[in-house]
Amino acid sequence: MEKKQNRTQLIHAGRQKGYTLGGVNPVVQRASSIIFDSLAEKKHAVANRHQQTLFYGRRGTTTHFSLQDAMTELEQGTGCALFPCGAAAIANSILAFVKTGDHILVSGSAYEPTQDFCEKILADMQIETEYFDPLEGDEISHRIKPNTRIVFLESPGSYTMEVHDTPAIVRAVRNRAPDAVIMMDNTWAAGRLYQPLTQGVDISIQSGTKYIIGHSDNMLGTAVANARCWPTLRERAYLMGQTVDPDTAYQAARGLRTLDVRLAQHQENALHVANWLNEQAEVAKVLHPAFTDCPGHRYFARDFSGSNGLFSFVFKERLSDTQLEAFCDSMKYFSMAYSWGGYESLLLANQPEQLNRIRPVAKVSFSGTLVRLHIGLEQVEDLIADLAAGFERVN
Ligand SMILES: Cc1ncc(COP(=O)(O)O)c(CNNC(=O)CNC(=O)c2ccccc2[N+](=O)[O-])c1O
Repeated sequence: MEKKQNRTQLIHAGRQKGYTLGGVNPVVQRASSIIFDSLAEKKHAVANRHQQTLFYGRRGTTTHFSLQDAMTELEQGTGCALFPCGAAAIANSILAFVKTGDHILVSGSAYEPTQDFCEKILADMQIETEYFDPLEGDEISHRIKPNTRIVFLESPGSYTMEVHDTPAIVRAVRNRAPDAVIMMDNTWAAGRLYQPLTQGVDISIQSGTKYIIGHSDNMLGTAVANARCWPTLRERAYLMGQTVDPDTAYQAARGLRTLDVRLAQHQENALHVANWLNEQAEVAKVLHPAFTDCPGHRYFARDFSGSNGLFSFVFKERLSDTQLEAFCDSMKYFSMAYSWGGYESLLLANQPEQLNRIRPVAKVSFSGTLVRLHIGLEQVEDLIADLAAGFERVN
């Protein structure tokens, strides 16, 4: 029986006394050198350096161990590797399992820098990347080759919000390439709204920068692996020198304690705004996984326990540069900025041709301007008024 996710888990995960020393929160242990009082102690540390025994700063301190335990429990895995940002978690998780001559499959709606990493760095290593339609399920089996080593998922997809039929993809891959590593960028769900490892995915990756840190004031990457993949991920991330400072690790563990209540408020506010947008004359479509007409909605309804603040909408028209400036530049509460998952509301606009440039397969079917919103914790009426004023400026 899978462990039930619940709020109590997030309040208590990673807070054993060995990490808190009697306080409520884990201590912040800053260290490079760890002192051994005896040769026997040093020998024990060397033999156990891979399993949360203090050995050397790069292997982590009690602060890291606390966060790793909490993330592993949240995502229901065997172990958690920590990285300086989400892009590092993605790149190093892929590099841990590929070699020259391999073929990898990547979702066609994966985050643009993920695709750039494949096109620029993996290509130079003679590793072939093939993109698949994010809505492919069993059909993905036709893309699997004898040298397919990784299948990289991201659900919902960046900007266009397609939800994968992950169990169908897992079945197809396990059937045709049982040794392939299936990894998912699970940033949108924050490990809380969806646990891909419970559906046969091997590694769940997050930009902890988003909802885990939760306040737009630090960057972090996490990758939680199952028993099959954890030893390789752990040792290769270490060999690649991947480490996180203990203060960031502490901040992330602290973010976990309010993750659930923050996500619940983001969800409530976002659904309110999304339903309002769905009634506006300027809007052609709202791309919110909880909406029945969002691509893959039925998989969202089956596999996810809720939604967050991030979704997109499409204007009926492709806004001109002047109209786009009029809409974006004078918002009172929506800021224009990269990233998301903090307490503030954000917006980023993309023209359909810009999106299609990063969609090698499954080109977008709309011609209007797409705006991705991150709905923050503000009073939702203020956010709606801000957007309504933006529509007025465009008309
Ligand atoms: C799903 C997902 N997965 C990984 C990362 C990277 O995380 P990191 O920012 O912690 O490295 C992210 C980061 N998110 N950033 C954004 O959504 C905004 N920025 C972009 O979309 C973007 C697009 C094109 C080129 C560069 C960027 N950018 O983030 O710099 C992510 O959304």
